[in-house]
Order: sequence, then C-alpha cells, then structure tokens
Amino acid sequence: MAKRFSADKYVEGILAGDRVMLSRAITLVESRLASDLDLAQDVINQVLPHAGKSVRIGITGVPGVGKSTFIEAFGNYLIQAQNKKLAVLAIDPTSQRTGGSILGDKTRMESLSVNPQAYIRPSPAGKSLGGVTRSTRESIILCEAAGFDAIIVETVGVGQSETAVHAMVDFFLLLMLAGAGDELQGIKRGIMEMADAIAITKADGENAMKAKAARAEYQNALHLYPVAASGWLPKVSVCSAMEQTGLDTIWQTIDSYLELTHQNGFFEKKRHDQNLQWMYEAIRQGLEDNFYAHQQVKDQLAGIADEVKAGRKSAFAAAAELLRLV
Ligand SMILES: Nc1nc2c(ncn2[C@@H]2O[C@H](COP(=O)(O)OP(=O)(O)OP(=O)(O)O)[C@@H](O)[C@H]2O)c(=O)[nH]1
Repeated sequence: MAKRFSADKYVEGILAGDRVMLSRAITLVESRLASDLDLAQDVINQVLPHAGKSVRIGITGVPGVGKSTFIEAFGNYLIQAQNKKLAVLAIDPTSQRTGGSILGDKTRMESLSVNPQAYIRPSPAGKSLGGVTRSTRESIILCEAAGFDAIIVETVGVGQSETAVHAMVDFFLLLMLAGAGDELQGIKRGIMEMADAIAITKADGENAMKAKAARAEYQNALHLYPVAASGWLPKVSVCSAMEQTGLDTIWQTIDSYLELTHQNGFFEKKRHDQNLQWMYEAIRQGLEDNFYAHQQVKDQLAGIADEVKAGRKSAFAAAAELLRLV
C-alpha cells in the first residue's frame, strides 16, 4: 500500500500548491480501500472552501480527431495567452494506453507535461466508469484547491463517459473532423446536443476549406435544437492544433459563455445542480455497495437468481426478497 499521511499534511501540501502532495491526494481519492475512504473525505472536506474557482472544460471527440494534440496546443495557449494554471484530467475507463502512469501521458502531451503551469493526470487504470468519474470529480476539487484555475476533463466521445463529463464541467467542447460524417465519426446525436461549442479540428492545408464548409453545416444543424436552459447558442469554429490557429476564438467562445451564464445565474445553478446530482449518485452507489456487501445477500443471491432464470420466481419478487435481507 502506498504511503499515507495525515489529512492535515495533505491539505497543507495541496494548498501550498505542492504537486507531489496533490498527486498523492489524487491517488488517495482513487483508492477503493475502505481504510482510505474516510481519510480521502476528510481531505476533500477541508480543501472544499478553497475549490470551485476554476473554469471546468470538458473536451470530447472520437479517436483520431486529434484530442491530445489539441489539448496540448490549447493548454499552452491558456497558459501563455490567458495566464492560466491548467490541470488536465482524463476519463477513460477502458484506457490501456497509460496503464495509470504519468509517463504514458508524457508522450501524448510533451510540452504541457513539462510545463510548470500545467498538471496532467491520466485516467486511473482498471476502473469502472463509475469509479473513474467519482475520482475525477474529486480530483477536480483537489486541483482547484492547489491553485489550478482551468481544468480540462478529457474523454473519448464514443461511450457513456461524455455524459459523465458533461455532468461535472461548466463548458462542454466537442471536437469533430471535417468531412467524415457524423455516423462515421461515431458521434451520437445526444453528444452534439450537449455541446456548448464544436471545434472542427485539423483545419489546415488541404483540409482548411473542408473545415470551413463543415463549420457552416454544423452551425445550421445546431440551430435546429431548442434553445438551451443556459440561454446560450452553441458556436462552431475551426482550428488547427498543428498551426495553432483558432485557439483564441475557442477561448473567446468559452469566455462569452462564462460571461453570459454568470450574468443570468445559470453558471451557479448548474454547479449547484451538479453537486446535488453527485450527492444522489453517491447515495445510490453507497446503497448498492452496502447491499452487495451484506453477508446474507452474498449467500442467497446466486440461488435466487437461478430461480428467476428458471422462471420459478418473478424478477420483482426476487428483488423484494433480497432487499428485505438488508
Ligand atoms: N493536419 C493536422 N493533423 C493533426 C492536427 N492535430 C492532430 N493531428 C494528427 O491527427 C492524429 C491524431 O492526433 P491525436 O492528437 O493523437 O488525437 P487522438 O487520436 O484523438 O488521440 P487521443 O488524444 O490519444 O485520444 C495524429 O497523427 C496527429 O498528428 C492538426 O491540427 N492538423
């Protein structure tokens, strides 16, 4: 087991912006050991008053869209042109690519990973989506308390993970390729509906014209959706991470969104709603964990499931019988 410190020691280190302590605290919230849970919650609770002051940006897009290259370019832009301290967290429950090691990501975002104004943390390996989203959410709080004022949460846009990311960020950016067709890109309609902005990537060289055409197309498509509760009309822009163009426009879009939603109160409301949503999610998870950990449930579950399978017991009756055991 990794070395553990007192809650005060973690808190002191995080608030001082000590990256080693931040990493250790994130390892702590990623741990599912029962003995780590209380300590992790103690640390989170203590740093909570110092968190929340960042802009949380979710970024998604299918493999090949250029996420890493984009985040590297956009991240450097945020640091250099907007004077931000940036943390990049990844949600990728299927990820084999990093095996949970920081080294894996060093090769993905080379210049960001050595930038003292940036902190990159790959997705914890070998975890369920629920496990990853929970620890990422808590990691956001830890990073904010450590002084990072821009948080990028990155995910692959092909599964359910983008819904989870959407529920923990202020602004959701969808990266898309020009001319590949929505279906080809595996982008589901629901994801486009969640986007506050779409950026068409790789708008350089021969691709530049195609990207502009795609921008017009997507902008039209977005007009067909009902106006969002935020009052914000999603924007589409083009960018090239390679040539570092369009990054400023994307930041201006995010900034306009923040201005609008701070003004109309949506920003705060959304964060409150997200907090409540996570509370209910934590309750649901806690109840489920307790249920499956209960000795009588462990003893009887398989037998009762067999009876349901064989058609001797209804699913509802079986569930009720099991629930009564707890
Ligand atoms: N022409 C051009 N190519 C790009 C640009 N950005 C990325 N690429 C190329 O697109 C390919 C995929 O880029 P990655 O950044 O690895 O993106 P990804 O496939 O989404 O990968 P992950 O971030 O690992 O999920 C690489 O070969 C990049 O060199 C760009 O702005 N212009």
